[in-house]
Amino acid sequence: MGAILLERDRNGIVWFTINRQEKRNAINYEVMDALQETIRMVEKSDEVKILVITGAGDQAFCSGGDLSEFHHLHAKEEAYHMLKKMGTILYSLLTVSKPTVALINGTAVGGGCELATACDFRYARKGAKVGFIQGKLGITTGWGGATMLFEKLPYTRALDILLRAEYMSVETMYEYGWVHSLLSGENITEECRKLLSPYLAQTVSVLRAYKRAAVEKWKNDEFRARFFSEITCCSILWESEEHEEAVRAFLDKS
Ligand SMILES: CC[C@@H](C(=O)O)C(=O)SCCNC(=O)CCNC(=O)[C@H](O)C(C)(C)COP(=O)(O)OP(=O)(O)OC[C@H]1O[C@@H](n2cnc3c(N)ncnc32)[C@H](O)[C@@H]1OP(=O)(O)O
Repeated sequence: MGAILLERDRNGIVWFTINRQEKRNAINYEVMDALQETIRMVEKSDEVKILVITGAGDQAFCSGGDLSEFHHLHAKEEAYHMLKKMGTILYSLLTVSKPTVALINGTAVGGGCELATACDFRYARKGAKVGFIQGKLGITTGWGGATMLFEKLPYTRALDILLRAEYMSVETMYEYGWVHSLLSGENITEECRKLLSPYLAQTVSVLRAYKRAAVEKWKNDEFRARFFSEITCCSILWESEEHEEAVRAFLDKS
């Protein structure tokens, strides 16, 4: 079974599922490449209307970067290469000209929260936990997540979430405005389909036009500079002793 599952349904939804349950759907280079390819396809297609990103199983949406695979990146230059690769993919997800949804089927941690933040809508299974916990690993968001969070949430809400670096319930994140719909959990795919059905009634041209109007403000040098400077900051912290120790502690425990 591959690292991702891709399904395109008759209604025009593309379902991108990270399929690495044994690693709580952590993102490695294989997932990155597949996501990049899928976003390109969604952008070009005159049939695809909406992209939904989710995780396999019901434990995790995504546990962020694959710490076992990226732990060997020590120098900031090595870390920057990986962080910029995924940051570039999340920038194209943020600005793709079709609506996107993070279907949060379970825990979202670290880069998993950044992936969800890049999407237009976040629908979450009740009871799931979300953690922008990068601070506890001695780093900051490395894939542009803070820059996107500050664009999408009120300033103090976004700052609070990042500075706490704690797990928060999706119910609290709903109150904060980060989660848009709480799902009961029996069949979240079906619940997601129902929520999307009014959007699917529109033509691809209408969806494209509204989405382009929404993301135009992020297609400029000033925004891109902020986005990629966040990635540089994270790469510098990546080589700190605090980060080394935090990752080693997690991997030794597992
Ligand atoms: C790199 C970019 C950076 C960013 O920009 O934010 C990041 O994303 S840093 C990564 C941040 N992520 C984490 O720190 C999450 C680490 N994982 C966890 O805290 C927990 O696994 C969990 C997600 C809360 C789930 O807990 P639980 O259900 O109890 O599962 P286990 O902890 O026992 O994990 C099962 C299995 O999966 C492996 N695993 C989990 N997450 C990762 C990961 N991010 N990378 C690699 N591997 C991961 C874990 O090691 C276990 O493996 P085995 O022991 O071999 O079963």
